[in-house]
Amino acid sequence: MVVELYLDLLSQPCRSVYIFAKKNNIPFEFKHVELLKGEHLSEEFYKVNLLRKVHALKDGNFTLAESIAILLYLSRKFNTPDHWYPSDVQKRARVDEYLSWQHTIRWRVMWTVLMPLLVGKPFPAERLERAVEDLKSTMKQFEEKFLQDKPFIVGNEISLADLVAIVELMQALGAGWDVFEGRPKLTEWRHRVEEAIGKELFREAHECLCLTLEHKLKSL
Ligand SMILES: N[C@@H](CCC(=O)N[C@@H](CS)C(=O)NCC(=O)O)C(=O)O
Repeated sequence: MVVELYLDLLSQPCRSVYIFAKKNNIPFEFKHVELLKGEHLSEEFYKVNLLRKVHALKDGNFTLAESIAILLYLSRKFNTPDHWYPSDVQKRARVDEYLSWQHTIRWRVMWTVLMPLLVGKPFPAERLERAVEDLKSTMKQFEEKFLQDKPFIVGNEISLADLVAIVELMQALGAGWDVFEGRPKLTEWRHRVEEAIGKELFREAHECLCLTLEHKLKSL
């Protein structure tokens, strides 16, 4: 029996798990839970994830919520290449450090970029200005604290930290906020991450996000 992954690729945590599973040839059954149709609120999905959020995993009788826990579970169960979650204690601590901080970006992106789309109308100008400033200073922290002058967050190879970061920043880009613009270091990192994941897989994972958000933007 293969692992079941309950996903909607509109969601950034789902894309990280999807890309990770595909890139590492982990066999899985794709269970589509359509957020925009409210399928995550169904009784059927409740049995898999009582929190009623995607992403969720089912492995036999074992169920698991939270994308970071799921990524770590898959990396251990399928013994994926070391660079994703290095065995070196200090490198691993760097990945953990980023994974513990990543919610900061999540909330900034959510407030600046996604909330107006979800509620269907633009933010009041003053609130938007504050949110944009917050997002900018968070991006600065990302570059200065986590990326620095390294090819990837933990050095020379891609890790779970880069994967979790890129899907979040793509959420902003998909909604029309180019967080890479004017940030050459960040742009180069993005290209390296895309290369390491594989351009085709990267495109495939983000296709539905770009199409849906573009459509929503036009209707605002
Ligand atoms: N920390 C959770 C976040 C999960 C989450 O917020 N999922 C969102 C989509 S990105 C969701 O299911 N939202 C539905 C809702 O809140 O009703 C994870 O990383 O898995």
